[in-house]
Order: sequence, then structure tokens, then C-alpha cells
Amino acid sequence: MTTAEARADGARSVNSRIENYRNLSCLERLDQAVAAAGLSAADRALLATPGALPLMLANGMIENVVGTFELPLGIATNFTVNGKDYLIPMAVEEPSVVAAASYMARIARGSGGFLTSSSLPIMRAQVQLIGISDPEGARHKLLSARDEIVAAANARDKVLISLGGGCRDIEVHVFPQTPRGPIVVMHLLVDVRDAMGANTVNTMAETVAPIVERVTGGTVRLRILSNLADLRLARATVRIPAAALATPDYSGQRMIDGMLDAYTFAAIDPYRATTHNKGIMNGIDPVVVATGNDWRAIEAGAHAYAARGGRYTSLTTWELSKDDELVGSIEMPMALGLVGGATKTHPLAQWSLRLMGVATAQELAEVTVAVGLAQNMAALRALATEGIQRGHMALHARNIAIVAGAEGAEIEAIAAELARTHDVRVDRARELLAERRKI
Ligand SMILES: CC(C)(COP(=O)([O-])OP(=O)([O-])OC[C@H]1O[C@@H](n2cnc3c(N)ncnc32)[C@H](O)[C@@H]1OP(=O)([O-])[O-])[C@@H](O)C(=O)NCCC(=O)NCCSC(=O)C[C@@](C)(O)CC(=O)[O-]
Ligand SMILES: NC(=O)C1=CN([C@@H]2O[C@H](COP(=O)(O)OP(=O)(O)OC[C@H]3O[C@@H](n4cnc5c(N)ncnc54)[C@H](OP(=O)(O)O)[C@@H]3O)[C@@H](O)[C@H]2O)C=CC1
Repeated sequence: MTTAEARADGARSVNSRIENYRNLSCLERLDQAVAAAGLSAADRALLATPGALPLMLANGMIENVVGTFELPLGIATNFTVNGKDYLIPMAVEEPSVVAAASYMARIARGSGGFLTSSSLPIMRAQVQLIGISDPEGARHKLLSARDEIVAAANARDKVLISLGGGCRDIEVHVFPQTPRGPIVVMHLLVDVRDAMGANTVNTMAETVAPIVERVTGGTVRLRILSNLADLRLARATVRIPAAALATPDYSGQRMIDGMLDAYTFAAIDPYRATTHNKGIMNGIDPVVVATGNDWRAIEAGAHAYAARGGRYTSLTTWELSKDDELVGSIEMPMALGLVGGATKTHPLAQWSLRLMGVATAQELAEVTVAVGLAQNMAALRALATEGIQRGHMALHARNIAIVAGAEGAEIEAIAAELARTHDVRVDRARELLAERRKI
């Protein structure tokens, strides 16, 4: 099944624009999301009841388990990607991330939302070869043995082959001079379908190692995937007319100018690019975590890709179209799975995937980078105008109120006062709490 066919197959009609969502109670938000996404009563119960990850399951996931560590799970609203609406699960500890993504998605849906594409889910596995005096000769021998190597790799994973995946090709990279002598690295290029693919390709790399040694006469050392998944790219673009960005204080054109200046700063300066990309990962990591995927792998791939030209730069680009629209784009590795790893073990990972209604790992990857682009747009918009603190600190104020000891209705009341006076500090929150409790 192609990605497009799978999408049509899994098509369902969701309206991700839920008015007044922020002002509902947690249970009311859950009910609205369950209704909007057509989830079951069991799906509602999974979230409504504490302990979604039973200790017995957690104990089977990692070692020396003593409990579970919970994070808030929020839902970003308003997303339209390729004409289809999505509710986005985001597991994250940082305030203002979910609000910012939802806000930019609201602006973007006015001009059609996000358009995305992706390459096939091809992962690289590396087989390191040492002890060879003629590295170029070894390269040629390996390329001549390509068919045997690919066939041996594919013999290991019948399930993957039956799903249309498998090892497609090899590459050979030569490092003629290293402190340890010449090193040759063979890459297996494997279509891993709907898996993240690490275990899949690692197994293949270990399987073909004896052939690599026999063909070259060298010694194999490492056999492991590369997290620089530069053949497994997901892309998103968004076009925003100036009018959609205007606020009472900033015209749309002034906003675009500010955002383009902010982007250019990230494009030229690695110190700024690192923070800019952190802002992009603010959107991506919460989706990766919520769907049970390996966020270390995604982070490693993202930053290596950002430095691929030998200079660390922005993962997004922002331009002015000839119609004076702001055009944002993102392209980055996105090795996400719908199967494998914790995606099938963690009940909330499965819940999150059902909420999104994604049919393939490619669709998940594309929606996830769209969230990253939205998040970047939010940060640029805030930074280019009023600064990050007003919007972010107003939401962070609730954290500060909790740290100061506020409970129940006190939390919103103290947070509102901290935000109103632009004085979001724990000692101020303690003063306000003491005053309130005296009354
Ligand atoms: C925070 C906002 C959105 C407020 O912005 P605002 O103008 O106060 O928002 P609003 O009250 O006008 O609401 C607009 C929409 O935002 C959403 N929204 C608004 N508030 C909520 C809320 N409480 N709960 C849920 N959704 C919320 C919601 O979608 C709402 O529309 P509605 O659906 O209501 O019609 C804005 O100031 C913003 O986008 N700021 C940027 C925040 C941000 O980037 N946070 C990330 C943390 S900072 C960081 O780590 C990264 C950084 C910044 O360093 C990266 C970089 O440097 O590039
Ligand atoms: N450097 C890194 O990033 C590393 C990461 N990891 C970890 O590896 C895990 C991910 O590995 P991964 O290989 O995805 O997981 P799994 O090995 O758990 O799952 C992949 C397997 O699932 C089966 N499968 C069933 N349906 C599908 C489908 N539709 N598409 C593809 N495969 C399907 C396949 O065969 P079959 O049924 O025969 O198994 C496939 O080999 C993560 O937990 C990650 O943290 C591990 C090592 C290193």
C-alpha cells in the first residue's frame, strides 16, 4: 500500500478546531477529543483513570523499575495537514508549547494549513571494516558482492519483506587515513516500512558481517544503525498571508519583516541556530514521546542534519513569496515508527496514534515535522515582536504558583496576578498566597 492509499484507507473526518478548548476542565477536554477523533469508551477510560502504564508493563520495558514517571499530556488543536485535520498529542513538561503550536496551527489553517511530503523510510546500518591495506580495493569488492549482501540481509526479516520493505542497496564509504589505519564503512540501505527500524537494521548488519569479512579479508568491528537518517526525510511547508499575522500593535508586513530578520539570525549564527532548533524540537519531541518513539534518536538525527554542510544552521527556512506571503519550510530526518520499540507496549503510545489517526510511519513523520514548523513560527513571531516572556511566562506562572504552594483555585488566581503584573517570581507568588489566605 502506498502512503497515499494508506491515508485514504485510514481516512476519517476529524475537526481539529475545538472552540474554547483551553477553558474546559481536563475531563471535558478528554471528552471533546475522544468525540472529535471517534475514539472508543475504552480509550476514554484509559486516560480518565490514573495508571495508564501499569507497573507490570513498565517492568517489562526497562530494567530495575521502581515506578513510572508521568508527564502532562496535552492536545494541540487546529492542525490541518494536506487537507486533513489532526489532533496532536504532546507529552511535555514545558508551558506554552502546546498553546503556541495550537495558535500557529489556527493561523495556518486559514490559508490551507501545512503541506508535507517525505522520502521512503530508508535507514542506514553501518558495518565498520578495519585491517585492510587497500581500502579502495575493498570498496570495489564489496560493491561487486552487493547482490549477495542484500540477499543475506533480506533473508533475516521475512515479515519486513512481506510488508514491502527490506534491504535495497549498499554504499561504501572510505576513510583512507585514520589514527587506526584505513577504515572502510559499508552502509546497508533498508526500507523499514512502519518501524523506527533500529533493531531491524542492526540484525541485518550483524548478519552480513561474515560476508563482508570473507569478501574483503578485513575484520568487522561495529555493526549498528546510523541515527543520521538522511535518506528518511520528512518535509512541511506553510504559507501565511501578511494579514493573518497582524496584531493591534504590529502590521502583518512588520511582523513578517521581524520574523525574517529572526530567521536570518539563526541561518547565519550557530549560537542562535541552536536555540532556534531547540524551539523546533519543542514541537517535535512531545509528539515523539507521546507516540512511544525514541526521542534521543530524533534529537541526534536532527542536530547532525542541521550541521550537514559542515556548519550548524537552522532546520527551517523562512522566505517572502512574490505575493508577499510568509513561506516557512522544514526538512529533517524523522525516523518514527508505528510498530516496534515502546510504540506497541505503552498503552498511551497506542492511544496517541489512534488520536492522530495516522496510517503509516511516513504520515506520522510528516505531521510531526509540521508541528515542529508551527512551533518555530510561534517562537519567531513572539521573539520578533513582544519577546518570549509575556506569552511564555504568563503560562509558566501556573508552575510558579504551584511551587509557591498554591492549590486548587488558588493556582489560576495567583498565576493571573503574577502575569498581570509581569512579576513571575516564586517569592512574589508566596506573598500573594499569604495575602489571599489571610482574607
Ligand atoms: C503563548 C502564546 C500562544 C499566547 O499568545 P496570545 O496572543 O496570548 O494568545 P491568545 O490568547 O490570543 O490565543 C490565541 C490561540 O493560542 C492558543 N492558546 C493561547 N493560550 C492558550 C492556553 N492557555 N491554552 C491552550 N491554547 C492556548 C489557542 O489556540 C488560542 O486560540 P483559541 O483556540 O483559543 O481561539 C504566544 O505568546 C506564543 O506563541 N508564544 C511563544 C511561546 C513559545 O514559543 N514557547 C516555547 C517555550 S520558549 C522556548 O523554549 C523556545 C525558544 C523561544 O527559545 C525558541 C527560540 O528562541 O526560537
Ligand atoms: N541508535 C539507536 O537509535 C538504537 C535504537 N534502538 C531501539 O530500537 C527500537 C526500534 O527498533 P525497531 O527495529 O523499529 O523495532 P522492533 O524490532 O521492535 O520492530 C521492528 C520489527 O517489527 C516487525 N513489523 C511488524 N509490522 C511492521 C511494519 N508495518 N513495518 C515494519 N516492521 C514491522 C518487523 O519484523 P518482525 O516481526 O520479524 O520482527 C520488524 O523487523 C527502539 O526501541 C529504539 O530505542 C536500538 C538500538 C540502537
